[in-house]
Amino acid sequence: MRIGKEASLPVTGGERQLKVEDVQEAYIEQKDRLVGAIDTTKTILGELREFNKSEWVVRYPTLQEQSEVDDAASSKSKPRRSIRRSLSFADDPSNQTEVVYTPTRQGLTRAVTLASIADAQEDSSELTPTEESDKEAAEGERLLPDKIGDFSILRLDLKLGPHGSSTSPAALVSQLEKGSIANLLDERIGAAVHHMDKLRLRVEDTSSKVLVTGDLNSGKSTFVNALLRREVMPVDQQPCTTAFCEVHDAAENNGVEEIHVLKDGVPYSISDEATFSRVSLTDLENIVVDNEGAQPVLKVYLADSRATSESLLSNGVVDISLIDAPGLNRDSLKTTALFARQEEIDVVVFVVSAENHFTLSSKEFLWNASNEKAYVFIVVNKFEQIKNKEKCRRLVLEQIKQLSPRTYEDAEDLVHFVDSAAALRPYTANPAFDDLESSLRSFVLVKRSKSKLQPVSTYLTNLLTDIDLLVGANAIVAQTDMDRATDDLNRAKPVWEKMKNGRESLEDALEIVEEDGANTTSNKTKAILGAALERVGQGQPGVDNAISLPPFPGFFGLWDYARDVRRTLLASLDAAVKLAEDEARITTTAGVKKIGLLGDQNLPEGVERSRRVFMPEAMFSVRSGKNGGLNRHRSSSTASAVVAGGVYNLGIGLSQRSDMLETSFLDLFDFNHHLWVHFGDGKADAEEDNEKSPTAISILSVGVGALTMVGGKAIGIRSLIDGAARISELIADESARRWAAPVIGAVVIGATAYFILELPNSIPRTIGRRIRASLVKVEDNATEQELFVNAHAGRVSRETRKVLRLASWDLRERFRTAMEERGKEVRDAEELEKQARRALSYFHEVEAKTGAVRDEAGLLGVL
Ligand SMILES: Nc1nc2c(ncn2[C@@H]2O[C@H](COP(=O)(O)OP(=O)(O)OP(=O)(O)O)[C@@H](O)[C@H]2O)c(=O)[nH]1
Repeated sequence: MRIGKEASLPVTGGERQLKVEDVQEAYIEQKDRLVGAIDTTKTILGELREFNKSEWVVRYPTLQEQSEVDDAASSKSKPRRSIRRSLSFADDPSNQTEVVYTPTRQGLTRAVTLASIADAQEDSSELTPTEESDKEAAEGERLLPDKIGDFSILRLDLKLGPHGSSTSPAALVSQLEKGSIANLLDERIGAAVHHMDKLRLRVEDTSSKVLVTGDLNSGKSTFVNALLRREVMPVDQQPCTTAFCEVHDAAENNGVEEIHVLKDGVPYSISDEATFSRVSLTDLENIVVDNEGAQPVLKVYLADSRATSESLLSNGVVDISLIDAPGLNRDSLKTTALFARQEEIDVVVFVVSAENHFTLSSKEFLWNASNEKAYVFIVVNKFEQIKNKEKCRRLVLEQIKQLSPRTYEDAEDLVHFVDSAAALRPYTANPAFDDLESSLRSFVLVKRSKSKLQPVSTYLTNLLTDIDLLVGANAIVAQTDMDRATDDLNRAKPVWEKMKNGRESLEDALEIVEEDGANTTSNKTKAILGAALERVGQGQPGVDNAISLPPFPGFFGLWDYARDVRRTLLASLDAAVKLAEDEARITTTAGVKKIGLLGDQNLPEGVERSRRVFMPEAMFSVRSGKNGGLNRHRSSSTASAVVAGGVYNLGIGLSQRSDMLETSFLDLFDFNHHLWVHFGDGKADAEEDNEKSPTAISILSVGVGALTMVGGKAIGIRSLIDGAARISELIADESARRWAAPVIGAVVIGATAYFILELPNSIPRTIGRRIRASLVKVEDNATEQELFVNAHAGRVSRETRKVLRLASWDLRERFRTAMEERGKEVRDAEELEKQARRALSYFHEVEAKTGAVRDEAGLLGVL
């Protein structure tokens, strides 16, 4: 059942009694509902605060009217039945979203939907707006024209500190952060919870105060006595009441009838003796009458002998206390007016004498009181003595119409013409006064609903509406976040997974590129240098291009010739090394390109590719060491054994090495070799390098060689013959010696002639062979390790590997970083999605809860 204005509709007799009971019942019912609603709302707010702290920073929305241009545009294109607002948040005022505000149930609830969604729904339903919904929207617009988008209870006073002088809300809040707004909101919610506690106490409080006031001598005390059916308050023909007498049921004072005189300025507490002084009931008259100028406040505790259904003080629902105030005159008007304005005064009963009607003071009081309390209960007393009752009634009502129009409207209920003195007479029926009593009880209850329950209803309604707006707007944020998170996930997750799956194959591919590059370079170097060495071994330049042997200068330039040949052959080997390095550069470039390609294939879009530019020419160059000197350590391990390292291009190649350039006698004549080649069994190769184990014949050839030394270093022919004779002496056999000497001589001379003729061909070969021999070494385990070739192959392929490794390391790092970033993106998006999903369902839950509270508390009808 609803408690509304209609509850106080004029009814008479038995009907009225029924009405009073209905009102009582409805009051209790409504009170219980509201207490329940307060508790549930407190729980909702408590959870919201917790949620704000631990799960989701609740954003503070503002809804603003859209600019007129927008409105005009949208209304032209399509008739809207909903109210459009732009939604923004206090921490981000510039970011506005168009939303549709849908007032439902007479504007008491507010739903906020994204305009795009609302439009889609409107379009898809293809329903023409019904009259009903048009009306509803119009109603909402009318009901909350200025309030839309504004909070009433959870409103934040978003002002900046002492320097914040700007009054524009956007300017004020733009500096506020999300977190600090959430804190402000938390404080505001805390205050709302605190206020609800107070409201709850107030609703639960069953006491209600009725202030009886009126002109001097109008019969107020008599009226109070009549209500109590007991002559308690002193009555006199001349003005006597100078105190505010608050009459309570003695039950409140443990059944003891007595008077508590309140101490001025000390808040009264029945349980604290220090706040009042106790006076006997019989002394009431003295206290009330003898107060020179002062207007003390008394608590008069009276035992009401009447049944609860009749008693006004103790009626089972509300503990009514009657306050008999001093009569109004210039002095007391102010005090009484103040008293009447007190919050706990639910009803003002104004007693006016039928004889005098309203005096100036009473008019003034009534005018003010009716403005504040709207309804005033008026008792026109001493009515019995009036002769022309109708005229009196008409005149009084006319005056009331002027003074308190709303009271006049309900005059039948609120204006009573009685005689209090007559009501006090025992055993006399007084239906007019009974009617007054019934009306007063009903009025007190209805007024109580208004004064106690209504503020709670209003507060709760506003608060729930605020919560709806808050969670509605936050649900939009959560939905937006969720959509964004889903988008992010859809975008980042496949990329991340592709990277995760592709990581190993990328590793393998990089390994292969590295390995292939190094192997190819190594093989190519070996091939080039092997071939070059082979050619040099045969006395030809190691490479074709540009290098050719010097012309043979003739027999006398033999020594210089040998040196030039040696230099040329060595230079050709240097050129071969350079060729191998160039080849390596090409191979490395291809490898680097392949790695770049792998990067393109494996790195996700938007990831910066390597900015390193590979410079092939920088390969094999010598970097400056810390001291600015040449960094030779790289080649130091092999440099001593063979010519190697990265210093060749700077001119310290084979052809520059003094040890390699030294021309020796053996460069000219390598008898040992020649003998084997030309006179041996043709297996020269096996032995050709074995210079260090001279045989008898080689010794012989040295001797013979000595004979042919020419070019400034010649040995005399005598010595030659001596040598021959010495050799022949070696042969012990006398007879043999006899024929051997000429034979040997002939052979030596023939051979010498042959060698001399062959010199232009044999010198390069000899030198080449010697060079080759010096660069090739046979290890103990019989594996021929061509140090020159292998060392270069190793060095060149190492360099290639180094470059490729650097490039692939770079790619790996980029891949790893990008993968980590994508992984983080995915994790973040998943977390955001989870959080937003939880928040969204929480906000919807809150919306459902506020709806339930509203329904259960019957808040919709209370206005
Ligand atoms: N005939 C008649 N006399 C009444 C009625 N009510 C009060 N009186 C008389 O009017 C006089 C004043 O009555 P009170 O009850 O003292 O009036 P009051 O308004 O309380 O006076 P103050 O408090 O002093 O202003 C007394 O002599 C009462 O007997 C009534 O209903 N009928």
